[in-house]
Amino acid sequence: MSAVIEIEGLRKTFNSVRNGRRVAVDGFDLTVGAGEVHGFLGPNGSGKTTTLRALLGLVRADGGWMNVLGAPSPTHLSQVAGRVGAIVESPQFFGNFTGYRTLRLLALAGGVPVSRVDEVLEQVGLHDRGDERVKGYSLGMKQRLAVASALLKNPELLILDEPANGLDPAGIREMRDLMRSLADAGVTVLISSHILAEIQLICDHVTIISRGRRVAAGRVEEVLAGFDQHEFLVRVAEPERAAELLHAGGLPAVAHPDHLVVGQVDDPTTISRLLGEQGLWVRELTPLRPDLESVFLELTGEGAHPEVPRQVDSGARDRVIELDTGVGEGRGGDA
Ligand SMILES: Nc1ncnc2c1ncn2[C@@H]1O[C@H](COP(=O)(O)OP(=O)(O)OP(=O)(O)O)[C@@H](O)[C@H]1O
Repeated sequence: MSAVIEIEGLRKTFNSVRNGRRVAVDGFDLTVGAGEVHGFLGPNGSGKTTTLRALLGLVRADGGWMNVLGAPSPTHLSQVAGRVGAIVESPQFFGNFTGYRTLRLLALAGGVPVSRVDEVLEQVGLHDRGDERVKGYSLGMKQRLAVASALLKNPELLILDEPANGLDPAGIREMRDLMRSLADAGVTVLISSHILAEIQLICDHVTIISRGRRVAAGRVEEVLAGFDQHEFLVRVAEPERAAELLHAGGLPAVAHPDHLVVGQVDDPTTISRLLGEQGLWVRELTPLRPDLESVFLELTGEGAHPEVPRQVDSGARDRVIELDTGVGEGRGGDA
């Protein structure tokens, strides 16, 4: 699959009199393949927005190499800008304008046929509400209007910074359905977010950033599999005794009042056999799979070493390639 976005060794430091020197992005790599719905995950302040702004030429990088739809960015971004839709800074809309009028103005300003307005309203599920004023829209509807504005030029690549931010569960569901339908229509989507459960549902690929560095990348299930401890929850009478028996059989087990957790299980029938042989009958045997939230916390939270984030890239580059395009050379930052 060809790459739609490639970032290698991106670096950006902000210098300001007030806050001093702040390394926002520190040799970061990202690859997004065509047709992916790619989640760009990281805690607050980890460098997501700075990365997207650098990619789109909104802030100058200090070093690194970036490519969008085959064009080096930012130097040749203008060649492909018409094929990229992006919402990186929250767009402000006139509350007194209707959704339709808002998009019509944007279409006219962008040289897009006005006939596209109805199409994108339909695409984001706002067709029935296009004649209502924006100030009456819910936050979710405003977010969808923002996505509609980015879709006007029928982009091949859509970049959204925190599209689910501030949405209630229903709004997040709507956003999720919208992203899926865009992917089905062949649009490559890059979504930055810290809403892990949703990313797990929406995205097929993920890149996790921590302190300006990539700490994981790959298909969601591959990244999760890297953290699979092959653990099983076991319900059985006498969990303490069961844990001892399993230990003796070579399986690490931790007893809880009404169950035990057994690790390093390659074949779960071993558990029922070891316990059954001693007259302990297993009532429940459930695999415990890691979710993105626990992986994310381990990689970016207290579980991760603060200086050397654990790297679990699957099939991705495992080294940070320091290339310098000369972009932003000799300047002190944008703060
Ligand atoms: N214009 C700026 N001037 C100074 N520091 C900045 C500027 N923009 C970002 N930073 C700093 O760079 C770091 C990364 O910020 P960034 O906004 O890229 O993170 P983020 O992952 O998008 O966070 P969030 O999820 O909170 O938006 C932070 O420490 C932030 O304070």
